[in-house]
Amino acid sequence: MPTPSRNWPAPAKLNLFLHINGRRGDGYHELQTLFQILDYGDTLHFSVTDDAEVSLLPAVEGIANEDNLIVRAARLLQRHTGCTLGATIELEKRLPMGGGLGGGSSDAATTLVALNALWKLNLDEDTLAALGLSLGADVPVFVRGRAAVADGVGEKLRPVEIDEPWYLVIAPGVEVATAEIFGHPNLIRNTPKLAQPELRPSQWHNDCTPVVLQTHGQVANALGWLIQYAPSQMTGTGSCVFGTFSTREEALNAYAELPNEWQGFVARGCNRSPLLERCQHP
Ligand SMILES: C[C@@](CO)(OP(=O)(O)O)[C@H](O)COP(=O)(O)OP(=O)(O)OC[C@H]1O[C@@H](n2ccc(N)nc2=O)[C@H](O)[C@@H]1O
Ligand SMILES: Nc1ncnc2c1ncn2[C@@H]1O[C@H](COP(=O)(O)OP(=O)(O)O)[C@@H](O)[C@H]1O
Repeated sequence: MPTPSRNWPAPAKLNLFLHINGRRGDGYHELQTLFQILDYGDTLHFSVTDDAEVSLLPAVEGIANEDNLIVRAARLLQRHTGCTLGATIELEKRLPMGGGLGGGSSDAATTLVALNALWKLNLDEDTLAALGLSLGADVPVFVRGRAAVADGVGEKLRPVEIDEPWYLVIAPGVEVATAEIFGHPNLIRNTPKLAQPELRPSQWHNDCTPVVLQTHGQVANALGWLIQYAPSQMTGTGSCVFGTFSTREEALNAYAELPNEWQGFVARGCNRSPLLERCQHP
């Protein structure tokens, strides 16, 4: 029996801003966003098998294992390399789905990085990021594991060093479909591109917020509550919102007041992700 390789982190991300700069001919949107990864997320455990099977337990409610980004990432690696090994993967899911925290994308990235090591495939970071991009726009930033400004449709990444504050993240208990927000007629689509936006926090905003607040009252309520405690924004296309605090204690004090109807957590923003730290200091 192989020894299982345990505790591979699949952290959440926040979009500290999300600016939409235009719409391309194919309907996708040109955007500029600042990703910061958190020290909080899902955890994966892997056991290598020699029969090429990929199994996942427990299954995520509402997602067939064949559609789960974890299983799809493992199969993509097998196809790309011809690897005949398999894996039994255990998932501890903590991140809400459809919340703009990128949990599914992060699970996929961790699977690519972990199995590349455990199957001894020796693919480099650029190759893993390119494989990740074919699974979803947010996978590459998790593969690379660094705070980054993204351009294009989110695929051009430039690593940055920024403040590492504490956040109180609230999940308002609704899923927001990314495609619904990008397809909305009222979406702001003409924010100018900024040079070095990471240096201009006063200009950070999320162009998706007005449409999500109009269409999802629970997100409006959560943001209205949080803004009493700290400067607050929505991440991605929602539904989660986050308040920014200088200290963990201030974030925890606000968390202690969180109304029962919402889930939340306190986490720190990282310039280097827990996955990157695990790979470099196993
Ligand atoms: C905009 C972000 C910011 O992090 O939103 P969140 O999903 O995190 O909330 C992501 O890049 C999203 O990435 P991801 O969730 O992988 O999006 P995809 O599955 O590629 O796209 C879902 C749908 O959103 C629209 N879409 C997505 C990205 C983009 N740049 N322009 C778009 O118009 C398209 O209609 C697409 O069919
Ligand atoms: N392992 C996974 N974890 C979460 N969602 C997954 C996973 N595999 C596939 N999905 C699908 O991806 C969608 C987006 O999930 P997620 O990345 O958590 O949210 P978001 O893109 O809003 O940040 C889910 O609604 C789900 O259908």
